[in-house]
Amino acid sequence: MYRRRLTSLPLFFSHFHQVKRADQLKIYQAFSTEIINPVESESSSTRNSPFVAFVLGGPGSGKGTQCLKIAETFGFEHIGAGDLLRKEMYSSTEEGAMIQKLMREGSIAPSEVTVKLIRKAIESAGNRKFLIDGFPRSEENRTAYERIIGAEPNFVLFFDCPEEVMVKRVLNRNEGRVDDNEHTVKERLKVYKAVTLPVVNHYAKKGKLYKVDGTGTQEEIFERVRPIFSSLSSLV
Ligand SMILES: Nc1ncnc2c1ncn2[C@@H]1O[C@H](COP(=O)(O)OP(=O)(O)O)[C@@H](O)[C@H]1O
Ligand SMILES: O=c1ccn([C@@H]2O[C@H](COP(=O)(O)OP(=O)(O)O)[C@@H](O)[C@H]2O)c(=O)[nH]1
Ligand SMILES: [Mg+2]
Repeated sequence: MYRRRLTSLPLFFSHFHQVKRADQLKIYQAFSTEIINPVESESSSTRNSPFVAFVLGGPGSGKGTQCLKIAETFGFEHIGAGDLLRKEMYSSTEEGAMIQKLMREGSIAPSEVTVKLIRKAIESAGNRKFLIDGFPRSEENRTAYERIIGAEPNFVLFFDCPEEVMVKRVLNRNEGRVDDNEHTVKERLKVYKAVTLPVVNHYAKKGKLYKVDGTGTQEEIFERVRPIFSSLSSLV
């Protein structure tokens, strides 16, 4: 099935030439990290293929913070979907103005815009291991990614965090973001629950989800994340 998909991959993935069963990956349960239906038979890529982990969780769940640590420790390229959109927002294009408006509202950018930016970031990176942080935020985002990129992620890391903890972190973030205010965070939480959680559930059903407790200190959380990536490092 995977081989069939490979034939229709866009150019930048055309150097995929080997596939390896994911059950050859040594994935194991790590401390309090919950692996929902561990991957058993999905194909995975090997040495020359991009290795992609989506990183999901509500606003303030610690995605960006943990991605920096994972990138530094395990040599992944960190692609923040929100960061790409913010960069675009500050360009004086029509698209920039549209992004600013929807970020303020806490809504989700059109999939084509986000996937195009992600694709560009993947293509221009001198790396083949990627963390895609904060994407996909909707089922429509997910299917657009799979259609345009022509592949599914290898796995999905999900930070599970109570709402009140997330809100507190967002309101203390202090990065001058247009969406870090009480009104927008409330909207973002609604969107997260109604539109993003179905994506998380989709990957849980597929056995691709690693659920990590997102409470505690940054270091405590990273110690829950570390074994997931340690177990992969000899294979990707
Ligand atoms: N474990 C933690 N405990 C307390 N504050 C945290 C923790 N992890 C991250 N933060 C802070 O909370 C805010 C949100 O974290 P961030 O990584 O940006 O989350 P996300 O990308 O999921 O929105 C940031 O100001 C960050 O420094
Ligand atoms: O794939 C994405 C990622 C982000 N956003 C927009 O960018 C905002 C901020 O996203 P980011 O991931 O930076 O926020 P975080 O969850 O890290 O607080 C979101 O609320 C959306 O408005 C989007 O539309 N699509
Ligand atoms: Mg973030």
